[in-house]
Amino acid sequence: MAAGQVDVLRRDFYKHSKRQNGHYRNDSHGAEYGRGRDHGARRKNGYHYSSKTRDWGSRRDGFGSRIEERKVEDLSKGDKVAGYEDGVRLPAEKKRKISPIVWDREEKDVRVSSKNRVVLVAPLPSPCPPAPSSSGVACHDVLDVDVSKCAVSGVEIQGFDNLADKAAVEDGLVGELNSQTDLSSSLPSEKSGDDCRQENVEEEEFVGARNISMSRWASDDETLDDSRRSSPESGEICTELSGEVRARSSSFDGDGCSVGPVSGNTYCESELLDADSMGIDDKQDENTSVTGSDADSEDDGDTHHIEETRVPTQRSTNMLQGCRSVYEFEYLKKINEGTYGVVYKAKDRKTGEIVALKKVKMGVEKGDGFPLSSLREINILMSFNHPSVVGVKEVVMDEDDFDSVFMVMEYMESDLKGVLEAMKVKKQLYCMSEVKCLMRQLLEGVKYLHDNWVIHRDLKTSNLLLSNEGELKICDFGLSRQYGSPLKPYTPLVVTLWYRAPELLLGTMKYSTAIDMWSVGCIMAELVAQEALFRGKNEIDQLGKIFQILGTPNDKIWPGLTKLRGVRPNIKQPYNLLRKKFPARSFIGSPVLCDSGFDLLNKLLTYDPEKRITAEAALKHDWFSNLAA
Ligand SMILES: Nc1ncnc2c1ncn2[C@@H]1O[C@H](COP(=O)(O)OP(=O)(O)OP(=O)(O)O)[C@@H](O)[C@H]1O
Repeated sequence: MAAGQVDVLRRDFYKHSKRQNGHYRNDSHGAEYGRGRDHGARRKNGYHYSSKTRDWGSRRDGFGSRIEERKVEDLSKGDKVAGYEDGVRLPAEKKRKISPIVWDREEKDVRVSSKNRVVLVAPLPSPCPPAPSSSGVACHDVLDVDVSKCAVSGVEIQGFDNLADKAAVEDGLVGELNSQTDLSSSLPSEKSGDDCRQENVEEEEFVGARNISMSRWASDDETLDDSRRSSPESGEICTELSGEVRARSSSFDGDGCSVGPVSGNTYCESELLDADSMGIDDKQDENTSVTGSDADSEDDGDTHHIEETRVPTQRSTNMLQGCRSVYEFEYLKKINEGTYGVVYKAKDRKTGEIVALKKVKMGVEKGDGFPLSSLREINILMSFNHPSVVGVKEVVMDEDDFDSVFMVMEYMESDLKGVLEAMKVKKQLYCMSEVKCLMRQLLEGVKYLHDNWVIHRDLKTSNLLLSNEGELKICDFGLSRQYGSPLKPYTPLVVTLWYRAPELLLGTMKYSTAIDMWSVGCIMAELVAQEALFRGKNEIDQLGKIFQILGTPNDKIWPGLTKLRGVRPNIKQPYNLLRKKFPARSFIGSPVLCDSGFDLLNKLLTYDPEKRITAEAALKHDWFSNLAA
């Protein structure tokens, strides 16, 4: 640590958080409020469930609801947050890194069909495939897509003034997509090359729908450390990531997984692309239909009500072979329910460890398949290991019901949204050292993601988990994706509205890590002010709120702005009023920020994504070493 730098230790923060408010779980099933480390002190009268069907139930048993009504013994008494003993951080435990998800390379001409698409793939290559195409798309994996449902036609049109604008954007994609067209012409395909033009903007990375059947991620020393990794989109199929990373292929022998190294220290991009490789991308991208609007949301600008693409049941069944059973866990309580999964608190019957189980939300109909956002989330989280990123240990399932699949995560007592809400009710504010501690952890996590070529794309307070020790961990990687250099067009419909960067609101499709940094700026403002900074009701209102505080941008401060075609509000506000919102001093109780804190906030909330501060630079900002601030 640099001389003079403030040691904003998590333990220090813990003292503060205990003093202030403790943490709060924003679920309706028993707030765990201000418990400090003794968070399990409450003990309810109740009993365990040992009956399989009652315990975790299955869909046919009405999983969840009936169980909620029963009393369960809260075994959290004496729980220790993994990695801590009496407030002292223990050496990080090796994570089990065997994801059940792998793309079987043997099946040829696999046809994957989901509701809205048909995908054809050619035979898949050996673990480390040969040279890539110029576009970075592996020749062997070209797809065919139902153009009627593709995102370019279905989603990207929003925010465009007219069809000519839309066409212009599509034209911009031709270069990317033509390369696929060329490739696909040599492969079995039901569509002409022209059809590829209309493919989803995020599908240029599609490297095939592989049969999922075996463990994929495995590593003895899996830390993806801070060194900058090669871009997964750099056009090289096998990209060396790190000496520490071992990519392995596995062969499933029916009873379990046998794991063997693929290629020493190399990391195959074809594996790295995982769910993206399915070519079936985001929660709301490709072939999905947006069925809600921003205005629908009453809460924190949650916007996505998406019909999601899924891996057909047969495949999800295959990929889950070898998983442990969910009945090896004891149900404790429901924690929360997000759009894409219900999260439960549970106890590993074998080890006694308290964990969080996120149940993957399958389709409405039984057999609808496995959501690809969940595949992506599992693969990313199981390959990452960082104190500021929630750890996923394994995937378990109900062997009686292949539609009941759970991610086993480290358990965190609260999320930042809940804590902030609780503090607001109590009219409490975080003190500045707490804000710094949280911001540092957040930035460390974001830097780690960006160093490893992942954009989270949905950073917001409810996706930041907190432990009672003051640890912060980023969760919910369902929207995240790998990016590369040069940038490729992606959907602009990402990031919950209130945290969404202006370039996304203006419809840019070539964005990068800067979108996460904007979200970090919004979160920093919220930590200081205790309420979200820009609380728009829909996209145009969101932009309006931003313009009102930061001033209406122009080409001078944001070169290239006028090329963005999104609809913008008719607000001419020439001044940046952010300092008024966060003065250095206040007699009327406004949230205050010292000069260096304000400088960092301003750099995070910079309009031009090129000039917006990076996570790495933010971590070096004076604010973190300024004792007085
Ligand atoms: N590991 C965990 N430990 C404790 N609580 C968790 C954990 N993971 C998630 N939660 C709780 O569950 C909530 C929903 O989780 P998550 O965001 O992963 O689900 P989601 O369905 O993807 O949500 P969203 O609607 O934001 O997309 C979180 O806001 C948090 O309160």
